[in-house]
Amino acid sequence: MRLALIAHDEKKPDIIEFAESRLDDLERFDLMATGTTGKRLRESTGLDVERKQSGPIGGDMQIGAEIADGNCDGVIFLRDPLTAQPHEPDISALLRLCDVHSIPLATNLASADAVLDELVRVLDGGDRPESREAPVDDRPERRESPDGDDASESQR
Ligand SMILES: O=C(CO)COP(=O)(O)O
Repeated sequence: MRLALIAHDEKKPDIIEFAESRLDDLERFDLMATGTTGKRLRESTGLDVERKQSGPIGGDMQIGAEIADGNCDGVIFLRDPLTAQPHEPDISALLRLCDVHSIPLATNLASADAVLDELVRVLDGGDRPESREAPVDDRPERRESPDGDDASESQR
């Protein structure tokens, strides 16, 4: 099972404290993190964490791509709700993809334990909730215009 850990700068002490308090559980996961979060986690806890780019230069997008590819089972993203982030669109996109793919997501310390508890339950052989089925894109491949022409063709 693959778990992403991300924290904004003001929340990095929190994610390290969380990781230290749940070290035994986290060691059972294939972990990935945005660049600086991953570096800090490795230094402070010794956890083996795959590091993506730093969030503001594409790390959130890289984790979003893992979600889209079906390679991420949970996200713990300790956001700083009081500081404007230059890469807010990337953050929104990542959170959106969690919703599109029904990925368990914790955005604060209070829910991080609950998400990790749930993932550990599944890791121990518990059933995945039905909501975790992969989304199906059942939109028609080509849009038809009212007179029968293919709309995407006529726009070219
Ligand atoms: O900005 C982030 C998430 O949006 C986190 O990035 P870093 O882990 O590189 O600080």
